[in-house]
Amino acid sequence: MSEPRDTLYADPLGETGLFTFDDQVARVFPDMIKRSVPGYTTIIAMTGLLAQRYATPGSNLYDLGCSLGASTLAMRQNLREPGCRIIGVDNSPAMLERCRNIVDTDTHETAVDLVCADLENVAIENASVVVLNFTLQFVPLAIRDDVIARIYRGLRPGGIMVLSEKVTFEDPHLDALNIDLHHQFKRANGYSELEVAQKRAAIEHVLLPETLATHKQRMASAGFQAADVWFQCFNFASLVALK
Ligand SMILES: C[S@@+](CC[C@H](N)C(=O)[O-])C[C@H]1O[C@@H](n2cnc3c(N)ncnc32)[C@H](O)[C@@H]1O
Ligand SMILES: O=C(O)C(=O)C[C@]1(C(=O)O)C=C[C@@H](O)C=C1
Repeated sequence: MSEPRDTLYADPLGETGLFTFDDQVARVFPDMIKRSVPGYTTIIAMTGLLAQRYATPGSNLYDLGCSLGASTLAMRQNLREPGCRIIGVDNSPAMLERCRNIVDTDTHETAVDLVCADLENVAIENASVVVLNFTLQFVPLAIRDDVIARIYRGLRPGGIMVLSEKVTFEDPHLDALNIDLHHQFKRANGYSELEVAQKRAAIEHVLLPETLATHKQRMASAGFQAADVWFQCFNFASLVALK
């Protein structure tokens, strides 16, 4: 069965309103994210390979902001170590309810716990892998340092954090270029000018991107030994940080 198409911003909306992860968004999310985030499918698949490499027996793997469980399932389908547990966390009841149904249809054996909560309230412990794929960008700026520091403390030595984000660029020309290329990518995927513009207005004060330098600095301050970009396409990047 094909995925429902995202047409949420196709018609003129008097007031755009703020973007939220409600039932309407959850319903079309697989189509929305694939047509909106360059490299999304690759990032999810490679999250599975990173998890396979860094998971240790008896450890926890966290998928913070799990939405419909794409990263949870990529990890689960690639894990080889015994006694692991994947903990998917999302504060959107609409996402988590759908996520449960999707995970239930997967038969791989690693245990999966799905928790409907703010990630800032979930204890991170005994972790080998912590994934935030396009989630930190929605967390208030004031608490991001604390979130990353708590993840660091909850990781076993040798564990990793994978962080995928929309990013900004220090140079104004390169920033404008990458924003424009992203919009061109969306139009090439069938979104109209109006859809791109209305979505942009809806996420403007909700999705707060930072520079790669800010992310790396935060990871270093939290204690991570090393962190760098392993994937980037335009203004979307994924980093891996090593404890
Ligand atoms: C862009 S989606 C993530 C996509 C997902 N990781 C994937 O790769 O398919 C962002 C998700 O983060 C969730 N989220 C945002 N802020 C959160 C928070 N403070 N705590 C938990 N979940 C949060 C949203 O509900 C949403 O489902
Ligand atoms: O920047 C955009 O246009 C986006 O749609 C990006 C983005 C994201 O990065 O999470 C924003 C909201 C939706 O979750 C899907 C994609």
